[in-house]
Amino acid sequence: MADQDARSPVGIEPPALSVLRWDEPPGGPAVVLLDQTRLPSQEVELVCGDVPALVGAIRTLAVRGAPLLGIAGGYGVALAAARGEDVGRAVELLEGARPTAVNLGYGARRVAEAYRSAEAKGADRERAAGAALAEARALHREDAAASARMARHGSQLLAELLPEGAHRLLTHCNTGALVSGGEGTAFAVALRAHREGRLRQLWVDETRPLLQGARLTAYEAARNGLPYRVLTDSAAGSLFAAGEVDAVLIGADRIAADGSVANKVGSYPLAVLAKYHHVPFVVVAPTSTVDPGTPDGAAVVVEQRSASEVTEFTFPRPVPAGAEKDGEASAAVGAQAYNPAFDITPPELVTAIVTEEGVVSPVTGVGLAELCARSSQVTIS
Ligand SMILES: CSC[C@@H](O)[C@@H](O)C(=O)COP(=O)(O)O
Repeated sequence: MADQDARSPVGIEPPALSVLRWDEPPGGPAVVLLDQTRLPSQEVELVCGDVPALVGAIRTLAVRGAPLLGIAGGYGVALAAARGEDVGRAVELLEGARPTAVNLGYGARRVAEAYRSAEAKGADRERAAGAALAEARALHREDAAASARMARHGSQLLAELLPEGAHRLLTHCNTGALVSGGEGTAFAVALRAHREGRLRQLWVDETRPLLQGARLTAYEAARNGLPYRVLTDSAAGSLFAAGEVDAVLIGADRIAADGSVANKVGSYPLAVLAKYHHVPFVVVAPTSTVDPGTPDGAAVVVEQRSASEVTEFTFPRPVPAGAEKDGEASAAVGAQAYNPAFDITPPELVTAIVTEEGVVSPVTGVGLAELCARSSQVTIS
């Protein structure tokens, strides 16, 4: 099968995406987001001046992906603090916006903790709000650093698992700069392989129903000049059967204590295919995505999203629950839908989990608990 030509040569890097930033315009502080519901056709910023606006952006997936949700949650609490609002209430609202990505609550709680600890040391509201913002900024920087370390560990792992030739990697959903303070998780590993001249093809699952793969990963792959092709999710089986996939690389929204991985719906079928075809299935996620408080996959709360995402073409914008529908029908009128946002891959189907602290796998002999003990980022429940 012929590879698509890279659109820009290795070595020429595009300007970094401004995915999420803190701003202090005259009207008051705000969290400014690149609106991911508008990509790839429009690069439009969305200004969230208060917590409800940010919660709305999280629900509609204007901002999304586990690590970025953690950063958004952190800045959201800093925003509440700067506005003199109840920080505990902000944590509740933010954490409740999407239940599966553990990073969201982690970021929000961590910044609230910084606010409370400053207050406990005698800081007035303004100073405590400053401490909250500093913590949110620290979280943002740490995520960028974690991203670079995951890319390094991940590319080493690929070189060990796939010693021969350039890799053909398959990925699902979007795990690049659009979900991170840095270059992302799984996508960052593929990007590094590309920069090292070891990426032959990135297969991009379109990722029904909201097309995070086709809209967002393809956008990032094109910006970075990766050789890539988009496929419908249901085409993955025939691609494995044709021997065209050397490894699967995905991210995670929550990793349970037993190593079960919650990620974008469609990940589990890929893991089954990978097992059947003897292809490594590699998960790339920061330790802040590991939740020791969730014992196993059955305990993960999987977000169920609006039926209209399945029964209507709402592209490019998902319709928020309860809002007026504006899409063209894609299913018979009145059709019910099953629309879980995530699925669970059991640990026996996972070849390795790459974190910023190292690689968990039977090969390295390193366990999840051991890596988490090295990290300061594991979720405080
Ligand atoms: C590093 S991102 C890992 C996951 O958050 C990603 O794969 C994913 O499932 C995102 O889902 P989304 O519903 O778009 O927020």
